[in-house]
Amino acid sequence: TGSTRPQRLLKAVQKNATKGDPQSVISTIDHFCRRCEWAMNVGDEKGTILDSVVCEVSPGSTLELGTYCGYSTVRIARLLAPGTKLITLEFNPDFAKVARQVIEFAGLQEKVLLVEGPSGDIIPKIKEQFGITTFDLVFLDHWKDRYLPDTKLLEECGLLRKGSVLMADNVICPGTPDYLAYVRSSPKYDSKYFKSHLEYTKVEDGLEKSVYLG
Ligand SMILES: O=C(CSCCNC(=O)c1cc(-c2ccc(F)cc2)cc(O)c1O)c1ccc(O)c(O)c1
Ligand SMILES: [Mg+2]
Repeated sequence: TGSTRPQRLLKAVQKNATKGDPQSVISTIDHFCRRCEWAMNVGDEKGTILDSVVCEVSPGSTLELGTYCGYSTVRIARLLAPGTKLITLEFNPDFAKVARQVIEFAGLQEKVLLVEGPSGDIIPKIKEQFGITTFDLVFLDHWKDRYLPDTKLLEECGLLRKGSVLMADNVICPGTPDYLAYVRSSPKYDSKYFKSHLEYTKVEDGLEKSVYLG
């Protein structure tokens, strides 16, 4: 049987990137997605916005929902201070298999804990299983209809604190209307839209940055 797109993306990384060099992994994936095959990574334009927020927050603990091939995992982990960790949740085992290899190729496996399974099942277990009290930064990039229920779950499980920052991808395309309405109307959040484009295209998309006020 033929290869999948994530497998072809991984092959491109193994062939063209430099082992242990996160920036070369990022550049190789962006080149592959522009020139060979589009893939649903956050991409370079939105990725630059995400980088600036990661640097501003300089999180001690980070949660990523939706690993896919590990592109944004590498983008975030490369900016984390020594001794800090990123927990990333992936539902699809084939995506997780590729992502582990991309993260390892970048040399960031010590900073990343990839957990396979549905976010709705894993989130309630995070405190006890991984010794996390709260997350300083959450990047939402998984099923678009899971953004709102998982945000409410994070609140209910006491995984957010005053000042925790949520960064949500694809709030315009494919769109997360219920999530957007919630974070923009709730007194518990201070929300801001960063206009950009759907990765590797001219279609509008953007990131929503929402600070939890407690
Ligand atoms: O990660 C997953 C699998 S779903 C992938 C989500 N991402 C998208 O669907 C996605 C899609 C598009 C896009 C596709 C076609 C278009 F024409 C236009 C846009 C762009 C993106 O940037 C995306 O992120 C997961 C599922 C359940 C869990 O509970 C969990 O923890 C994780
Ligand atoms: Mg996305």
